[in-house]
Amino acid sequence: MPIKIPDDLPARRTLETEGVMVLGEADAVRQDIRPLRIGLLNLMPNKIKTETQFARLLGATPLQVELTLVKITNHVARNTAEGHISSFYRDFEDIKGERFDGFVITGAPVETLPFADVTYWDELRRILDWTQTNVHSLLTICWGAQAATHHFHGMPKHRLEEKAFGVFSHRNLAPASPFLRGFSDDFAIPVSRWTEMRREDIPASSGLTVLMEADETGLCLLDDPAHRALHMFNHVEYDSGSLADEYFRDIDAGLPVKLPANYFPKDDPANPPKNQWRSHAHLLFGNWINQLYQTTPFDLADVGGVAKELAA
Ligand SMILES: CC(=O)SCCNC(=O)CCNC(=O)[C@H](O)C(C)(C)COP(=O)(O)OP(=O)(O)OC[C@H]1O[C@@H](n2cnc3c(N)ncnc32)[C@H](O)[C@@H]1OP(=O)(O)O
Ligand SMILES: N[C@@H](CCO)C(=O)O
Repeated sequence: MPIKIPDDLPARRTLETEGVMVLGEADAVRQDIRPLRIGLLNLMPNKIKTETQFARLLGATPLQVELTLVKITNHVARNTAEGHISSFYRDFEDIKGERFDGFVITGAPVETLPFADVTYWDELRRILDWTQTNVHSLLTICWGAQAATHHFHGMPKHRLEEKAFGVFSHRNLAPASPFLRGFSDDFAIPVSRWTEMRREDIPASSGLTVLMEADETGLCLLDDPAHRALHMFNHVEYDSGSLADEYFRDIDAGLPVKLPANYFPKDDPANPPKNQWRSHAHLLFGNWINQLYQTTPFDLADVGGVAKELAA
């Protein structure tokens, strides 16, 4: 239910309009509980929309969540005003001494590049290693999930012949998993990527379990207990109009993109899309927060087990 975010973060007004309970500093301290600390490393270019999407889902459970917005150290955002970044974001270098119950790493529109060509690849690898000592549970999204499964498990990223794009039916492969509690046998999830990770590349000894998969677009959600992580290759957090925004952006950029499948009514981009995935998104994030709450240490200092010295 309550999410604690800065009073002037744009997400606040949007979420209040939707009925999400948003806490200010003053109200939060009156609740005599330890909030769950969740970090969001936001690599998406549309940062304000992305903050709002994750705050909406993280703020919909009965627990108080304190959200920390994190950026790559010294990355200058091309698509977000500097004033917004300096007001609300902290560099990874500045938070690396802190501990978090949960940490989310978003997607990024860099998935056609080799990992090493992403300017912040070395820092992202350090962040992924840092989550193993300073974060209780990691959730990675789209390119973030590709990066994590590559870094932790050596899985290769494969280029697709055409963009996997649209809203696809996914299967529940692990109804007994606490992360899929309450999920139907199948459900719709938005997909938007030019690349994929493949089931046959999952190393046998990795301990990875496939929780969700789609016939058309393959792997969707992996449980990675060895790294206390969930890896989600698709975009359950997206707004109703996010795929439309990306479609028109890609068309304007001259990219060979097809109409997103199963999205615009009658496949007409003039028709506003219907949201078919909102309830699953809330269920998944609710289950993740529930698991966090059940398993995270009471004392944040104990998060991540035995602390290891961070590389300078
Ligand atoms: C058959 C075919 O060729 S299909 C080709 C498909 N190609 C692609 O998808 C190319 C990859 N992506 C892109 O071209 C573009 O990012 C698009 C089309 C998706 C978006 O275009 P634009 O909005 O003009 O991209 P823009 O230059 O603003 O970059 C988007 C984000 O990626 C980041 N980025 C771009 N290149 C890099 C890089 N090498 N390393 C790290 N970040 C990068 C930018 O910094 C920006 O993020 P920010 O706002 O946080 O700073
Ligand atoms: N789906 C995003 C990439 C990040 O997952 C995009 O098309 O920009």
